[in-house]
Amino acid sequence: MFKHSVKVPRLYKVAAVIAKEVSDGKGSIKQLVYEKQKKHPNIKALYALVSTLYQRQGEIDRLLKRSQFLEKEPRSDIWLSKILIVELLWGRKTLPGQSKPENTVRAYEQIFKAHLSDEKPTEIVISQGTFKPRYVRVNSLALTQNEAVEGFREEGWTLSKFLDKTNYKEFLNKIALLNEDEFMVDIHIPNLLIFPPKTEFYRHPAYKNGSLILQDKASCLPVHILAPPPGSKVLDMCAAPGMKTTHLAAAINDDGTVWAVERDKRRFETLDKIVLSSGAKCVKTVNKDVLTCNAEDFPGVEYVLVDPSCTGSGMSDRVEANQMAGDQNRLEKLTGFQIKILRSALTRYPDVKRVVYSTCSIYPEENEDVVRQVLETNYNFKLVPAQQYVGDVWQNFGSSEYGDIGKFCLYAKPEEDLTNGFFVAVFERLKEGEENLFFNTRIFNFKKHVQAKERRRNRKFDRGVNEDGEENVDVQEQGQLLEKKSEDESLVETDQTKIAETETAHEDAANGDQSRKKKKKKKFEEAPRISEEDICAEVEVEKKKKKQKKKEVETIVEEHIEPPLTKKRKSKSNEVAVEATEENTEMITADEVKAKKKSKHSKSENVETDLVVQVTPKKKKRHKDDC
Ligand SMILES: C[S@@+](CC[C@H](N)C(=O)[O-])C[C@H]1O[C@@H](n2cnc3c(N)ncnc32)[C@H](O)[C@@H]1O
Repeated sequence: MFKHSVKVPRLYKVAAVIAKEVSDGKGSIKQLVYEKQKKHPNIKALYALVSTLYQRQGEIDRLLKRSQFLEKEPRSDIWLSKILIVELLWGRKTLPGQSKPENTVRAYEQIFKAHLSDEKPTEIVISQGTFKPRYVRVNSLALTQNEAVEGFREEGWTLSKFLDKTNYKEFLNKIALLNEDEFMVDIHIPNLLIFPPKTEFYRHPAYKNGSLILQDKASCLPVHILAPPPGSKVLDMCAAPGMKTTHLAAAINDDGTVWAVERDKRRFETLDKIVLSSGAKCVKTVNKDVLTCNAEDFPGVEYVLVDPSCTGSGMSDRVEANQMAGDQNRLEKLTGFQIKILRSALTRYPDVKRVVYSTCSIYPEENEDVVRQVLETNYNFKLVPAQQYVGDVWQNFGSSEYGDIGKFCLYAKPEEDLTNGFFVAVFERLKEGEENLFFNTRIFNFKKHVQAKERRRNRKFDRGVNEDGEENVDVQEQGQLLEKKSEDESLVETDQTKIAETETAHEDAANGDQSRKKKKKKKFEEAPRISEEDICAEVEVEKKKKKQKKKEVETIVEEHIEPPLTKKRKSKSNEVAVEATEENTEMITADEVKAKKKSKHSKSENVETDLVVQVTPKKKKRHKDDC
């Protein structure tokens, strides 16, 4: 008679498969848990096992090493063993069955516990962005922070105090070590509370009545940094689902006006619901494409938040981010749209004092590079260091590849800030006598490149060029010419000629050879243009393959910098803009989700907000949510 071996409980087997797939980069824990629910319906238990495994990864690896488990048990399945260790040490604290893997792990229980007691508590490894606390913003229009803290204490929560605002590292450590019943107050964002990961609030009455808003810390940075005072007139250009709109209303204490513009009909409905539940009276929701709006639509607007559609790479797990990175085409379309919308914020509203540009993306193409391109053609705004709004302890900024632009911009990073990935840049209107240091900087930055190119060109054309009788183009004149241009964003669409001419002029100034200027102008007209492509290829040369860069530049040139568009070009440009914004996905509310979940689980999740928990991609375009 054969003796049938005792089977490992399916829960552990499925959890081990998910853990391995996460490690192989096949998806996020959440996504894979939902995918595997047919194999095991207890989603909560699966999620708890796998996420604890990743939270405790450092400890588990050390336990395995110190106990020499892998050497002594070479036939054991590593992922299953890890899941069983999680259950034994941090889960149910017991293993229910008598299967071989369970018995093997159980045999090490005392050894593991002995090694565990040697671990310093601060050694908890915050692994690869998987540890994310639950952030809860107190809607200050409904409740004060103190009232919320007291309320939670009465419910049995313990406030874990952290007072040293200068020690960000220690603060993060403390968050990582929060006990199940502890919560903290954030040191950067007022009215933001921090709970252990996965703390559920969906049934909490204060969440249901809009007094508590489930909003990641990084997503609170843009409004905190825009900082409109009470009484302000504020424009939220890309508003749905409305996390930042309600934050803006709270920032101005419901005193003033917040215009919240959302182009997509379905998302607009969600926006309306969220604004309503927040109790804000100062918000005017507008269902329009903000690119069709101007100063008459928002009279006297002083502060603008530009939080456009983006890849959402900051919200994604590794895999989705990688997939998105491969989707170069979409990235290009999005950056074109982002440049357009930021540029309209900086050019259409004459009373605007401060503009914040934010994305939930970690790609410089959507961040520093958008800022760079917009700054280079704007002479009314300057970029200001975002750090001043979060204090010296902030540690993540833009890429040094962008020089001071990088330094001035701010990132939130999942592994380091325990938040979603986010980018913020702040612009302020120039005061008299001030200048935008980055205006036309590429002309200076790429002067060497241009000179080299020009030398090559001279070699080619010098023989046929008449030295005399051509018009002089002066640097200053070029500056004046640009300044006289309309402030409208259309400036840049007709601007390439000016930029190229200015480059030529800079060349001339540097050479001090006035007599050659006319000749150069002629050469400029006759010779192949110093194109946007030439310029950008120099910036990006370290970053991208030449081929990809060429594509990107062409898109940007088509959409923004080309000389007045021909009819054909115009229609193409419009198509691009439409496509870029059509990648929105439907959003449905928590109740709707519950109903849907009963029938079928969607793989997509709303990555930006927990309040609106799920998105369903539109039928034709299957892209990630616009967060
Ligand atoms: C990143 S989401 C905004 C998130 C929002 N700020 C929040 O905090 O809840 C971008 C939103 O901009 C909207 N959008 C895209 N293009 C737009 C346009 N041209 N005009 C107005 N809204 C637009 C998208 O439909 C999407 O809802």
